[in-house]
Amino acid sequence: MISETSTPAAAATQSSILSHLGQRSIVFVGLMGAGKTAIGRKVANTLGIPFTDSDHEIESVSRMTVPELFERYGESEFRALEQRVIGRILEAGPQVLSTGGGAYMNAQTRQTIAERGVSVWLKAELDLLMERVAKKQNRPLLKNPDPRGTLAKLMDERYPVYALADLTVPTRDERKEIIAGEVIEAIARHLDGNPKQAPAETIG
Ligand SMILES: Nc1ncnc2c1ncn2[C@@H]1O[C@H](COP(=O)(O)OP(=O)(O)OP(=O)(O)O)[C@@H](O)[C@H]1O
Ligand SMILES: O=C(O)C1=C[C@@H](O)[C@@H](O)[C@H](O)C1
Ligand SMILES: [Mg+2]
Repeated sequence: MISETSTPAAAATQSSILSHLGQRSIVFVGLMGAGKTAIGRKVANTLGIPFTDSDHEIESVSRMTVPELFERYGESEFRALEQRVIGRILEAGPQVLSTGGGAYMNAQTRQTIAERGVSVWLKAELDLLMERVAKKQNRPLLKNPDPRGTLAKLMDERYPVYALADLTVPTRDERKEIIAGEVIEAIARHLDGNPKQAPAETIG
């Protein structure tokens, strides 16, 4: 289903994405605050496909919040649950899946995403991430005296891994609609250049 507000050119881009995508999902990866959830939701709405957020799904199946899960079971149990939940979510497609910031660091999750999705790294500068994450206290890894230092360290550790994503889209202090539009253009260009994807072959 194409969004009612789209121009003919936008509608053509959207239907081209959907036909190239087949049963695969668009999967957002990147650091906390990059906008995976906010932009992922807009991209899904624009393309007329379902939206899922792995943090929200984990909270729904466990009936606990992410901070509660970290506190009660620790990060490694959270990661194991995250891997299972993402594996299950990606059995269905097409859809947009926004992952939690650490999900793509898991090798098994990366492989599942590579098999069943087109991955998009939403890449942001440290100042922008800090500005955004400062507004909410729902990120257990940043509940310490030096959240900026923690984010900078996570950038060093994770950016080489996020760079393995199929495409990288820089984000900035600009309206969500604009960033979502740029993501859609980047996905369309990527899929046009990589048209061969038979979902039946890639989804086991
Ligand atoms: N382009 C944008 N313009 C304005 N606000 C934005 C934009 N993108 C994201 N935000 C806001 O920044 C905050 C963080 O965004 P979001 O929750 O989508 O990040 P995330 O990448 O999903 O983070 P996490 O990994 O912690 O889930 C939210 O309040 C969101 O509304
Ligand atoms: O970057 C991370 O490791 C995290 C990001 C959030 O989305 C949550 O998944 C959790 O707070 C961990
Ligand atoms: Mg999110």
